[in-house]
Formats: sequence, structure tokens, C-alpha cells
Amino acid sequence: MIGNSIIKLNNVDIFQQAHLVLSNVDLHVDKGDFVWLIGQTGSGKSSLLKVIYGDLGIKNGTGHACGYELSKLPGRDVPYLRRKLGIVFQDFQLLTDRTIEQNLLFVMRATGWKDKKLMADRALDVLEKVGLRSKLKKMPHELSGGEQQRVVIARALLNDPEIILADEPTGNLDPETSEEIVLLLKQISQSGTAVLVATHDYHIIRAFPSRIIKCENGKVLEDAEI
Ligand SMILES: Nc1ncnc2c1ncn2[C@@H]1O[C@H](COP(=O)(O)OP(=O)(O)OP(=O)(O)O)[C@@H](O)[C@H]1O
Repeated sequence: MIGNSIIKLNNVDIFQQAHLVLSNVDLHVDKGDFVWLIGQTGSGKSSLLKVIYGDLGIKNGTGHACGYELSKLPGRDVPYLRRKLGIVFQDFQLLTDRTIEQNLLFVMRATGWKDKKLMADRALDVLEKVGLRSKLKKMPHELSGGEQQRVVIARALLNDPEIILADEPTGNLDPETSEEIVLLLKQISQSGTAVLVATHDYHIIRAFPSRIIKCENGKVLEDAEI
């Protein structure tokens, strides 16, 4: 991290194969920021998130995410970058054949945790943060959709990330549950972890006004309106 800067893209061009998706992207996200990312289907939101989590390289310009230089990111560093990012994506759901605790331990093992006592404590710690300490031994299907999404957020917090990237985190939830999830993400940002949320849910953006960036016509616009 350079000072309070978590994400810093300067004049970056983002390609999907030969197709220029977004050009001259300037984006700064600092510690504790809460940012909405909007834009029509196909406008480049996922491509922008992919650049930030090291899944898509940048061709021109310079970019940093959590202290890693994105234009020169060797493949071996990608897992280390990912540990500094908490990912809450719809296609990255809980393993349905394991308890909540086992789901959390699975991710910890995969990211290098070894000490069983520390792992058990951390699992309880993150569940406490999302208000679900009592669900440790439950199976995912025993939880509501909103509770499952809270566990996904707890899982994203395991390695104490500098930023949470969330792609449509309220996509499958009713309005009231959606508000609870966004309130939780807001609280997380207030405790110092930046949060970047891609969404089409304008109702929720109106309910929680915050900085909005928008992918439109091949550009990323700052201080955008819905
Ligand atoms: N793997 C890929 N190969 C080639 N082109 C791609 C690939 N992924 C996305 N694209 C193209 O890049 C552009 C931006 O897509 P992207 O998925 O970033 O948009 P999006 O704003 O996230 O859309 P949505 O809201 O539907 O998720 C689109 O024109 C899409 O067709």
C-alpha cells in the first residue's frame, strides 16, 4: 500500500483479447472508501474488476492494487494479491457439502494457514463480524439467502483484505435483505477496508448514497449519476 491508496490506475487501457473495452482509465480507491460501480451490461465492469484482481493484464498506463504493480505482475504473485482482496462474486458461492466452519477452514488452508487453533479462532471472528457466530456448524442449505451472502462476506474477510470487490452482491436477494447486506458492507468500509460494489440495483444505490463510478462508451466516469 502506498499511503492510503489501495487501487490506483493511471491512463490504463483494458482489452478483452483484441477488443479495447475501456480506455484511459483513471481510478483511485483509498483505504475505507465505499464505491458503487455501475454501467450497462457489456460496458466493462467485470473487465475492470478483473484487472484489479490480476485476472486481466493491462496494456498501457500504470496500475497498482494493494501494493502490487499490475503491469508487471508475474503469475506467481497473483495468489498473494488475491489474499489482499476479498472477493464476493455470484459465481463464487459456498461449498454446499460442508458446514460453514469447513467452508471457512477450506479457504484458510488454501491460503496458507496452518495453526488449527488460530484457524478456528479466525473462523469465529469473521462470523462474529457478520453476526452469524451461532451458525458455525450449520450447512449452507440451513441458512437463508441473506445469511449465506453474509457467510460469503465473512469468507472474504478471512485474510484481513485491504479491499472487498463485490459483483452484484444483492443479485438474488429481496430488497430488505439487500439493504442489510449493503449496510454490512458499509460498516466494513467504515472499519477501514475499502469496498467496491458492481451493481445494477439502483434502488440500493439510492438507499445508500456514495461515490459512483460508471463504465460508459469505453470510459470510466467519476462522480457519475445513476
Ligand atoms: N473473455 C472474453 N473474451 C472476449 N471478449 C470479452 C470477454 N469477456 C468480456 N468480453 C467483452 O468485453 C466487453 C465488456 O464485458 P464485461 O463482462 O466487462 O461487461 P460488464 O459491464 O461486466 O457486463 P455485465 O453487467 O453483463 O456483467 C463486452 O463487449 C464483452 O463481450
